[in-house]
Amino acid sequence: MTVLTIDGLSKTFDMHVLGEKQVVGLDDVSFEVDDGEFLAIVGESGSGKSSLLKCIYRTYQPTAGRVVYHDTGGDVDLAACPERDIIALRDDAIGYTSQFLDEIPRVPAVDVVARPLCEQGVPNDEARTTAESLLSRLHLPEELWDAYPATFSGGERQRINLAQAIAPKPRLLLLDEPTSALDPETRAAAIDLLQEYLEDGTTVIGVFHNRDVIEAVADRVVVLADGRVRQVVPIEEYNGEVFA
Ligand SMILES: Nc1ncnc2c1ncn2[C@@H]1O[C@H](COP(=O)(O)OP(=O)(O)OP(=O)(O)O)[C@@H](O)[C@H]1O
Repeated sequence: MTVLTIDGLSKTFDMHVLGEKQVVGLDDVSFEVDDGEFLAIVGESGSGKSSLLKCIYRTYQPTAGRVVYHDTGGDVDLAACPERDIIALRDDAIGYTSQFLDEIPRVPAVDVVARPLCEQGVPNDEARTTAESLLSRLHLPEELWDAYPATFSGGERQRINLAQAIAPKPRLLLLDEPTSALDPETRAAAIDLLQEYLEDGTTVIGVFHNRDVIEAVADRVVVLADGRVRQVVPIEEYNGEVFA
């Protein structure tokens, strides 16, 4: 079954400060994503990887094209549906994490991770137990669980970010360089965790700058260049360009 159909997706940015100049983020991007697959997005810096994830999550409003999420209850065009539908899907079905943690002042790390579960109605104790288990799996030292992430290092924040995105077990997980600041051991722990989620049926679209991560988990690779799809290939046929 297909989870997502991206069809003719384009995003241009109007740069008012540059005298109405337009910057192309994505240009006529089309591909499909199957249920339970891990799709890696690769490309040079500025090729449109983050813009693609943001258009799917609707942080960016696409300029043209469709992003059809195939829900059990019917198809939803994420590029055009009302904001309330997007918010409901984010609560329930689509997770996103970027390299940067959205600061929530004075909320301990464990509660930042537990929060999406509590919002789904999971009792607080149970949500905290799940959060602690994820933080432990991602090697966050226990003395930091009750500390505020505002003071954390980049790699520590990244672990909170990843744990928070995966805690509710979304059907579709969008990951924008979630392991870039992690040491190799913690990165390996994150890969193990993602592999378990994949086995449970989660679909992942991820941007990774480490070839080893892609080779460990990806089923297919989408190569972007200048906002366009250069190729979509099974991992066995991916020649590692971009990482050479
Ligand atoms: N909010 C924005 N306003 C204006 N231009 C933007 C915006 N976001 C992205 N762009 C432009 O769109 C193009 C694609 O950017 P994007 O961040 O998607 O690339 P990327 O492949 O994720 O790059 P990197 O690997 O460096 O993170 C770039 O030219 C970028 O300058």
